[in-house]
Amino acid sequence: MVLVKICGLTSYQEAIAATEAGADLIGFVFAQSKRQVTVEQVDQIQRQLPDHVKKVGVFVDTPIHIVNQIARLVKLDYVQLHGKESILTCLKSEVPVIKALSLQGTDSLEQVLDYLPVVDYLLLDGPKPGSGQTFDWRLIESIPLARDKMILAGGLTADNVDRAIQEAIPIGVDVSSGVETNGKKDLIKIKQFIQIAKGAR
Ligand SMILES: O=C(O)c1ccccc1N[C@@H]1O[C@H](COP(=O)(O)O)[C@@H](O)[C@H]1O
Repeated sequence: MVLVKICGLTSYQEAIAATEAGADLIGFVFAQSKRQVTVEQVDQIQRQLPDHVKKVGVFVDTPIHIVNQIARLVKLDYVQLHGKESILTCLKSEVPVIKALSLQGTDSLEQVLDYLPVVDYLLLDGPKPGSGQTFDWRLIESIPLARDKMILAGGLTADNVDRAIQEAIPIGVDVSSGVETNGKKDLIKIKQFIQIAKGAR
C-alpha cells in the first residue's frame, strides 16, 4: 500500500485528524511559509500524538546544525530538506532524510541519481513547493530510480492521486494544498485523499 504524507499541518486537531484518517507521515513546515510553525507549537502537538505516525520537519536551506537541534527537540522521525541542500549536508543530518527535488526538465534528472545512495527517500516535487503545481510525471520514467525510495508530490489532489500512483508508481505520495479549502486544511479532503491513495494499489 502506498505511504501517505499529509504536509503543512499547523494544529493538534489537524495532526490527529490526519493520523486517524490513516496518514503514515505528517509534515510540519519550519521554513518560511503561510503554513510555518514554531518549535514550541510542534513540541506541544507531537507530545499528544501516537508513536506510529512519523513526524517530518520541512526545512529550506536551514543550517544543518539547527535542523539537527530542532529534530532532537521535537523528536522528528525525518527531516525533509526542501532547498538546495548538498549531498554533504544530507549526510550530516542526525535523522533520516527526505530530500526534495524539483523536477522541471530532463536536465534536472541527473541530480536525482546523485542523492539516491545517501537519503532515505527522494521527494519529487513540482516547480514551486507548497503551491499546488504539478509536473510532468512522464519525466520519472526516464530515471533509473528505485521506486521504493520515491515519494511523489506537487499538485496532488483526490482527483489526480490515483492516476499519479498508476503512472509514477511511487512508494509514497505527499500533499499539502490539495487537501485545503481557502488556505486551511480540510478534514474531509484529507480523508478522501488518503482513502483514494490507499485504494490505488
Ligand atoms: O507547504 C509549504 O508551504 C512548503 C514550504 C516550503 C517547502 C515545502 C513546502 N511544502 C511542500 O511542498 C510539496 C507540495 O505541496 P503541494 O501539495 O503542491 O501544495 C509538499 O512536499 C510539501 O511538503
